[in-house]
Formats: sequence, structure tokens, C-alpha cells
Amino acid sequence: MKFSSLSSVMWGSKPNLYFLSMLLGGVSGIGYALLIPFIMYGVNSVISIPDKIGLENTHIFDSPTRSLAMVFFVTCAAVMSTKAVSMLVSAYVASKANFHLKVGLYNAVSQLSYARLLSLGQSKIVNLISVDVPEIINAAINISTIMTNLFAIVGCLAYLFFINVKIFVFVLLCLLVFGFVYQIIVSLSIKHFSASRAEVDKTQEGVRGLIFGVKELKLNEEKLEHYLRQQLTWPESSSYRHRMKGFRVWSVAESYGSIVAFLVVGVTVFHIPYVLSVSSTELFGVVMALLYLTSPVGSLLMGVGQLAPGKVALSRLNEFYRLYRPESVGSASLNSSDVSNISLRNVCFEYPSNSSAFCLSNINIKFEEGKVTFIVGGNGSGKSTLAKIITTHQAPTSGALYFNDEMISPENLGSAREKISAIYMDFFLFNRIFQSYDEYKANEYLSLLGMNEKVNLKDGSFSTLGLSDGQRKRLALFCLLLENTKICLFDEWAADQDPDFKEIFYRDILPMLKEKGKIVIVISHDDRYFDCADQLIRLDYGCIVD
Ligand SMILES: Nc1ncnc2c1ncn2[C@@H]1O[C@H](COP(=O)(O)OP(=O)(O)OP(=O)(O)O)[C@@H](O)[C@H]1O
Repeated sequence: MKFSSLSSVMWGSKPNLYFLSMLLGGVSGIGYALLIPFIMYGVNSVISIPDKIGLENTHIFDSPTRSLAMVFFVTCAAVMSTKAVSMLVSAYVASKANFHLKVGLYNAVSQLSYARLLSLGQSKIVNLISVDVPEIINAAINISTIMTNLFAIVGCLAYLFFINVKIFVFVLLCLLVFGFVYQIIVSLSIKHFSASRAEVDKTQEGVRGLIFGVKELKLNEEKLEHYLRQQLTWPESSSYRHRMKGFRVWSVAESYGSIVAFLVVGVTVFHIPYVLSVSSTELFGVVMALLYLTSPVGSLLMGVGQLAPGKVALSRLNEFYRLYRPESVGSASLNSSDVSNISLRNVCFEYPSNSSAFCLSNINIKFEEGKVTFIVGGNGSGKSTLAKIITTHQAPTSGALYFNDEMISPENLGSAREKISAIYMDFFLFNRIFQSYDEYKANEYLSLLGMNEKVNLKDGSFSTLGLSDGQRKRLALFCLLLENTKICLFDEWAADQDPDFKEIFYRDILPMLKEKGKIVIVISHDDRYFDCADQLIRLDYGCIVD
């Protein structure tokens, strides 16, 4: 997906309504421009009958220009109402566009592979959704007002054309030159807004650390001080400096924009009468039109300036979609719905960045149903990496994963994943169950895990997540048991359980899963319980050792 402009964001969301808001904006602008000839005609009528001025008891609609007055006020009402409706429709389209952009991003992110998500940067994605999309919408909502002002300017120029072609050409040229200079100033501000936005990603990382690392930071004043300075204050102040530079340039553009039309009036009044033959009536009409033009020109330039931060945000959204590659997950079913074993054959793996210079070398393992396999080894030996390969979140660099004798490829990946449940070291506990479940089983498992006193499950939602780390892990295990999949993987699940519950996990729950014919894979450092394993795989620096 690529958005060529802010307009295309709105157009892509509700094309018909967006067109309507532009059309109404244009009509309002033309109506605005039409008011000058009415005013001029009215003034000329009054000048031609000076004795009527000051007549008492003459009602506004009894005047000689009453029909014109009627048309004038009707036009005013039309300008006002079309502009209001145009803005309203534009706001509606913008809200829809906001919805579509966000939902589009949610879907896009959900289709990224785990590895791709990490490489794109989790903080950047959070900022894209929470900072850039609102910035795009705030800018795009201005477009209908820009359209109104643009048409008002075109209308005023048309009026000038009728008064005096030479003056029209002169004013048009002046506006183009001044407008061009304005664009240059605005593009300078965009440069600073871009630099400011890049710093926001760094502060997002910092905010995560501040919130999730609060316990560690609170214990050490010096650490907290350095953290705040380096991870938050510096990037924040750098972002602020760039943003202020952007606003400084932008404010120059703003004030310049608001005075541009007067500059044109000045040049016209003080120069034109001496170089072109212009009658005083023409000059009066021209000056009226130009003064009338000041408001739409100022508003137009201001509106164009307000697009700047939105354009920066849009370029970041486009950059995301440029790098975006959805994970290829086909819908082909596995040949056999009953998986009796899974195996890794000649699997090698390296992280794409290879910053850690770690690799898994030539891994051959078979996991069978009704058997418990322990994967053990020192820190950094590759156990969690292997867990992600087994659960299909990392694809092997060479070799392959097999379910029975069927190789797992993008075509049958979806079907393979349906067979897997896992509790990772950095697991995420959702506040509800997302699939249908058996109420009776749920209560049974809550009791088995000693959680029935702590948590209730009501309509799929947990009554609380205010639990200890060990209890949260038990709740994760509860979800896994309810999922009832063939393959169950635990990455150091028992690490923070008390001795009693370790005993229950290794001596009761694993045998229960084994009895049910599951393929059970346990990453563990608990050598006291290695006897529970039917198979023990020892890893050392990415290799299987005996
Ligand atoms: N996202 C990553 N990018 C690059 N290297 C990584 C990444 N994640 C892990 N590694 C590297 O892979 C190696 C194995 O890490 P892994 O987490 O698999 O070890 P482990 O055996 O589970 O360790 P532990 O017992 O400490 O949990 C480590 O040297 C680590 O630096």
C-alpha cells in the first residue's frame, strides 16, 4: 500500500463523500468570490444615486438595491452552509480514514512474521499507530478548507480578469512568485519536522524502559538520573529543538502567508496606476477585490503550511508499507490431521543481523507423541531460539521442520500452527480466552493449578490479572490446557514456581499431557526433574551434545 498524497488517504476511505466535501468546498469558495461583484455593484448603485444615502425610514429591503441585497444574503447563507457541510463531511471522511488506516495497520502488523516485526522495530510500529496516523488525519482534514480558499481565489482572480486583464496577469504573477517563495519556506520546515519525528521513536523506547523497568530504575538514583537524561531527556529535547526550528520556519511562512495578499495590494496600488492606464473606478474595484482576496490567500497558505507535519507522518507510513512483507501463510491442510511426531532435520539457523555471531548447527531431533522431551543447556546455548523454530516463528536458514514426514512450508504453515501451543519465557498473558471452551474443564484446570480461589472466568474474561509472576504463568498454562493442541512447548515454565508447584508441574501435569498423547517439549534448568524426560536433548553453543 502506498499513499501518494494526503488527499489519497481521504479518497481511499470514502471517495464519494470526499468528492462531495471538495465540491461543496469549491462551491463555497466560488460563492465567496461572487460576493465582491455584488458589493461592487451595490456600492456603484449608491454612488450613482447619492441623494438616497441617509434617507431615514428606508428599510434594507425597501432600498433600490433590494433584489441585489436578497441575492447577496442568500449567497452569504449558501457560502456559510456549503462551507459548514463541506467541513462536516470532511471531518466524517477523516474519521473514517483514521479508522481505515489504523485497522489496516493492525491487520498488516498481525500478518508480519515475528522475525520481521522485530526487525521493523516494535516501538516504531507503536508510534506509527499512535503518533503518525493522527498527524496524517489532522492534516488531511484541512484539505476541504484549502479547496474553499483556492476556489475563492480563483473567483476573485476571474473578477480581476473582467476588470482589467493586465492587472489580472500582474496579480497572478505576483501570487505565483509569492506562493513559490512560501513553498520553499514550508519545505524547510518539513525538513525539521522530519528530524523531530525521527527522535520520537527513540523516546518511545525510553518510555517503555521507564514504565516496564520502573522497579530497577527506582532502586538506583544514579541509574534513574542517567536513564532519564540519556534515554528520554536528550532525545526529547533534540526532538523539541527540531520541532521548534520547524515551527520557527513555519511561523515565518505563516506571517509571510498572512501578509502576501497585502504585498500584492501594495505593489498594485503604489505601482500599477503609474505604469498602466487604469481608471479610478477600475483601481477602486481592483483594490476592493485584492483586499477581499487577503483572507482566502492567508487561509490557503496557512492550510498548506498545516499539511507539513502530516506529510512527514505520511512518508513514515509509506516507508512502513515499503518495507512491509506479510508472512506467507497458506491454507493447505497437513496431509494427516493426526501428528504423531515432529522433527527437525539438518536444521541450521543464524539471526539475520548476526550481531551475536550465534548459530544453531545441524540440528536433528525427533519429538514423538506421548513422550516428554527436555531441552537443556547453559545460558545462550540456543534453547529459546530452537523453541521459536519448533513453533514456526523463526524459519531455519537451512534444513526443515517436519510434521510426521511432511515438510512445513509456507503452504501448510497455518495448518501446522493450529497444532501448537507454547508458553515462551517472555509470554504475554491476555485478559481473556479467545476460543470457545468447556466450562467444566475450565473449572477443573483452575483447581488443578491452584487458581480457583484467585481468578474466575466469566464469559471468557479473567476476573483479575493482578497476580504474582508464578500465578500469571499458571494462568498461561491454564490457557494452554484449554487450547488442547497436539504439541505443547514450555520455555522454562517452572523457573519461578514454588517447589510444591514445580512438583505438580513435573510429576502431575507433564504425565497428564503425556497420557493424552501430546508431543511435550520442555526447556528446563531443573536437573532434579530430568528423570521426568523420555528424551533429553543437551545444547551447547548451538550444537546438540551427548
Ligand atoms: N533477536 C536476536 N538477534 C540476534 N541474536 C539473538 C537474538 N535472540 C537471541 N540471540 C542470540 O542467540 C543466542 C542464543 O539465545 P537463546 O535465547 O536461544 O539462548 P537460551 O539457551 O534460551 O538462553 P537462556 O538459558 O539464557 O534463556 C544468544 O547468544 C543470543 O545472543
